[in-house]
Amino acid sequence: MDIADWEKRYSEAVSNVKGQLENVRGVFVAYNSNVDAMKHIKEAEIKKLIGIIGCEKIHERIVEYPREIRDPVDFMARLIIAMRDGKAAEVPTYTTDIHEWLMDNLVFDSARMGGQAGIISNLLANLGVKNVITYVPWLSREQAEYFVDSSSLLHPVIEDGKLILKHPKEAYNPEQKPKINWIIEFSKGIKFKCAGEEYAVPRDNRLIISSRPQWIRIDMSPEMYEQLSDIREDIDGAILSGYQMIREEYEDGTTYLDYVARAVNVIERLKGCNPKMRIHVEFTSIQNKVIRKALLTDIVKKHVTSLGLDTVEVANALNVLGYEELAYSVINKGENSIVSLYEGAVRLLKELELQRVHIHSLGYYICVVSKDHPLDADSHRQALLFASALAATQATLGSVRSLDDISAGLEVPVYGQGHDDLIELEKYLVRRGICTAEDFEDGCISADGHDLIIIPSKIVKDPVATVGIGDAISAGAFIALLAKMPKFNICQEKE
Ligand SMILES: Nc1ncnc2c1ncn2[C@@H]1O[C@H](COP(=O)(O)O)[C@@H](O)[C@H]1O
Ligand SMILES: O=P(O)(O)OC[C@H]1O[C@](O)(COP(=O)(O)O)[C@@H](O)[C@@H]1O
Ligand SMILES: [Mg+2]
Repeated sequence: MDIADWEKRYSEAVSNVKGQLENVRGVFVAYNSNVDAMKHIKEAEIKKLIGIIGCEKIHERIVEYPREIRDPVDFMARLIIAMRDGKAAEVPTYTTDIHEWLMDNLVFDSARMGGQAGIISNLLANLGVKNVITYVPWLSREQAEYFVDSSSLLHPVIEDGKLILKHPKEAYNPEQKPKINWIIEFSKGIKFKCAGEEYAVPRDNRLIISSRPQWIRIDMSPEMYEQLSDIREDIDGAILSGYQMIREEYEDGTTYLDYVARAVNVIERLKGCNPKMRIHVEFTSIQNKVIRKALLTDIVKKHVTSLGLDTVEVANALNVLGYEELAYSVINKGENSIVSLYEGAVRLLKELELQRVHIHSLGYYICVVSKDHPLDADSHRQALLFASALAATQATLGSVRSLDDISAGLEVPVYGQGHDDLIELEKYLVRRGICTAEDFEDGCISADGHDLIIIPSKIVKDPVATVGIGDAISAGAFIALLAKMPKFNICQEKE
C-alpha cells in the first residue's frame, strides 16, 4: 500500500476509534509514577561536563559499562553511550548524590509527570476515558500535583477500613517523599570529542536516571489488596508497569520472590471471576537480569495477555530468555533487524503464552496476535494507527490534552523510511511462503499460529521530547482494543 493509502487508513482508524472510546467502562493503571526533571542538553553543556570530569576517566568507565549510577563519571559514561548509539537508556541510582551534582552542574528546564503509570493515567483521563483508576504505592503531595484535574481520574485509599476512590490530589500520603528522575534529552546532530574519539548523535533520544530510594515497594496494603475486587466491576482492563523497581533483596529479609508473588496476586484479584480481563504490561529498561527474567517468566507468563516494548527492550527480553543471537540481531541495526524484531515478537508471544505482543520502533509498529484473540486483524490495525497518531500528537505538542488534539498528530506524515523498511520483512515472509506480496500490502498477515499486523508510523521531525512516547503508543493501542472488545460481565452472568 502506498503512503497516500496509509494516510487514508489513518484518518478512518482515528475517526473510528474516537467514536468508540466511550465504550470503555474503566481501566486500572499501576504502579510507577514519578516527577521527571527534564533537561534538553546542548552541545556546549556536554563539553562543559566532559571538561569537569575529564575524558580519561569517562573513557575507562564507558568500557566498564556501568549498570548503576554511583557518581558523575558513571553518569557521563552512560550519557555518552546513549548519545553515541542514539539509543534510549534508563539507569538506576540508589542515592541522591547524582541529583545534587546535576542540580549544581546542569539544572533542569522543566518538571512534568513521569513513569509509565503516571503518564498513561493522565493520557487516558485527557482522552476522556471513564474510571481511570490509578494506583501509586508512593503517592506524595508533590507527585499528586502532576495528575491532571479530571473527575474520571481516581486513586484508591483506605478510610475507616474501607476502600474508596478519590482524585490523587485528595488521596496522597502527607508523610511520603517524592521520587524524582532526571531525563537528559539529546538531539540528533550534536557533535563532541572525548579521549580522541569523535561523536555525532545519530537520533533524538534520552537517558533516564531513575531514582530508587530504599522505601520504594511495588506493593499495596493488605486492606487494599483484600478490597481490590470491589473496583473490578467497573474496569475492562489493566495497564501495569514499574516492576523494574523490584530489588533482589531487601533489608527486612524479603526478596524479589515475595514481591513477584504479591504482584501476581494483584493481577489475580483484578481478574477475579473474569479470567478474560485484558492485562497489559508495559516493559521498560531493567538493568538487573534476575528481575528482568522474573518479570517475564513469573509475572507476565500465564497472568498477562498483552506486552508492549521498544526495540532495545525486545533485545533485553530475548536475551534473558536465552535467545542471545536473535537479541544481538535485533539491536544490530542491519537491514535484517525488522525480520529479527518480527521473529523476536513471535518468540515472546509463544514463550510467554501471550495473546498480543506490540513492538514500537522508529518508523513502524509490529504486533503479533494469537489466533484465539477475540478481535480481527482489522481492529488490531486500527488500534495501531490510532496509537501512532496519538504518539505523533504527543511528540508535536509535548502532551495530549484532549481527544481533539489528535488532529495535530494526524497531520504528521507517515515516515517514508519506516514505510521502506517494511519491504525487508515482506521479502522475508514471501520467501518463506508465509504470505504473498498482495497479502502483505495492507499490513494484516495471517501466519501459521499467529496473525501479524504491521503499520508504518508517523514520525515528528523535531519532537518536543521523546520520553513517554512509547507509553502513549502502547496505552493508545490497548485502549482502542478495549473499546472494540465485546462487553460482558462474567461475574454477573455466573450468579
Ligand atoms: N519523533 C518521534 N515521533 C513519533 N514517534 C516517535 C518519535 N521518537 C520516538 N518515537 C516512538 O516512540 C518510541 C519510544 O518508545 P519508548 O518506550 O519511549 O522508548 C519509539 O520506538 C518510536 O516508536
Ligand atoms: O523506572 P522508573 O523510575 O519508574 O522510571 C520510569 C521512567 O520511564 C518513563 O516513564 C518514560 O518511559 P519510556 O522510557 O517508555 O518513554 C519516564 O517518565 C520515567 O522517568
Ligand atoms: Mg517505553
